[in-house]
Amino acid sequence: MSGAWYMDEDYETDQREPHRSPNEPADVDMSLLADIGVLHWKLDTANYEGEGGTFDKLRKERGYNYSDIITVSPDKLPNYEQKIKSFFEEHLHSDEEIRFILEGSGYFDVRSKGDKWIRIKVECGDLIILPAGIYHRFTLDNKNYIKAMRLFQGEPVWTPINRPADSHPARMTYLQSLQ
Ligand SMILES: CSCCC(=O)C(=O)O
Ligand SMILES: [Fe+2]
Repeated sequence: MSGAWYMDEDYETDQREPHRSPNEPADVDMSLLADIGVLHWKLDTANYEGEGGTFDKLRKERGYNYSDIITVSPDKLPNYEQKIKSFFEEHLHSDEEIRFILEGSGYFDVRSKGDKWIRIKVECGDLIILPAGIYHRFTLDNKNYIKAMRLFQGEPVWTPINRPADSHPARMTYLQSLQ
């Protein structure tokens, strides 16, 4: 993770720009992300497999038995424009969203406790877990390319549940977990 910051309120400028808030320009620290259930590890993409390593442990302990690879770029992702739009709609899932970035970079935006956007920059080697029920979205940055491994517990369900979804069970469980 190469930084996380509160976002500005500029909705005119390209979503791929950093959008760092001029009022709160300092990076937010990891503990604030941990407080909202966002977890992060930095791994070596050339050498992450192997028994007993962090990747292996996470996979076993958290029961991630499914994985695939997604490449998001104009020429690699079918229905690119439509996908880019839906990634950036504010949504939640009934399961964790786990991404291990293999190449490229992008931004995951997550809502703070006070419902402000925090932008998290991810790049090669970042493994990020967004908890079930957190409102979030994703965008490429202006380099327009990311390749990531998606992990899942059981049969994958990628369905986004767009906001408002305040009475969704995953949302209620998530909010309880913050108390
Ligand atoms: C970095 S993975 C691409 C985005 C994605 O898979 C998602 O938002 O669900
Ligand atoms: Fe998502």
